[in-house]
Amino acid sequence: TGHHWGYGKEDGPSSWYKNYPVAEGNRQSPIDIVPNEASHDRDLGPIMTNYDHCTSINISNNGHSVVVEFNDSDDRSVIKGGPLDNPYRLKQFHFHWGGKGHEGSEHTVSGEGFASELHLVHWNAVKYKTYGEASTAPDGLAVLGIFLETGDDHRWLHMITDVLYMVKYKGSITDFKGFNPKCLLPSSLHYWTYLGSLTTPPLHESVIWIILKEPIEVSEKQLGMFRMLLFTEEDDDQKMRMENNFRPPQPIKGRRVRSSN
Ligand SMILES: CCOC(=O)CCc1ccc(S(N)(=O)=O)cc1
Ligand SMILES: [Zn+2]
Repeated sequence: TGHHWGYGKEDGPSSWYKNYPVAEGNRQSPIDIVPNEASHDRDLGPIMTNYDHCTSINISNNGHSVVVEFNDSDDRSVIKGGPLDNPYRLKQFHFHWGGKGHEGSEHTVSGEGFASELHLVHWNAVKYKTYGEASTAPDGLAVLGIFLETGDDHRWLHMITDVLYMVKYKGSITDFKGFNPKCLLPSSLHYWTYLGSLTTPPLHESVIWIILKEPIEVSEKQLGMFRMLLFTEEDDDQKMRMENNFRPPQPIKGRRVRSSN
C-alpha cells in the first residue's frame, strides 16, 4: 500500500521526488532559518498551548519515527495565537534524531543543526472535518517544532524513553495514557514561523511551521535510547537501527520567515 520510502541511500530524501513530485515544490520543509533575515512582525502575537486536559492514547513505531497519538475528538488540547487564525487540535507528536555524535534535527539555524527535533502535529478542526482532509489543505496543519540539544538529563523525557523498549520494532504499539507534552516545552515560547510542508512523504504543503527558538536539554544517554529503536519489523532478519531519520533543509524559494518579538 502506498510507496515504500525511508532514510537510506536508495529510498532516502534525495529519491522521494520519484514517487512524491511535490518534493520539488515551492513550500517544502525543513528549511535553514537565518535569524537576522527573519522579519519581526509586531502583529505576530504569542502562541498559546493548552495541553492541560491532554489525552495521550498510545505510543508506536511506524518504521520512520516513534509517535505518541492523542484523542483529537474535541478541542481539549490545542495550540492557538501567533500566526494561527483558529485553534489547531493536537493529533500526535514524534521525533527526528541523528546517529552517535551526529546532528539529527530537520530545521537548522544559520546552518547549525541540533541533536534532535520534536514535532507536535496539530490540525485545523474549525475549517476541516478530518485530520486527513486538513493534511492536504494549505492551512490544514500547524506543527510546533522544538530543538533538542545534549546536556543534562531531561526530567520528564524518561517517561518516553522508559517505554521505548516496548516499541522497538516497526509496527509495534502500546498504551501510553496521561502524558502531557507541556512538560516537553522550553521556558520561552518565542518562535520563528513560515509556510511549509510535511517533512516526510506525502510531503503535503499543508503546514504552518512554528519553531521555538529555545532548545530543550536532553542527555546523550536519553538520546541514545531512541537509537535502540529499529526501522525494521520483528520478523525481519535485518536489524536496521532507527537513526538519522531527518530530511535536510530544502530551498526557501522566496519564502519569508517571521519572528515573534
Ligand atoms: C494523512 C496523510 O498524512 C499523514 O499521515 C501525515 C503524517 C505526518 C505528520 C507530520 C509530519 S512532520 N515531520 O512534518 O511533522 C510528517 C508526516
Ligand atoms: Zn516530524
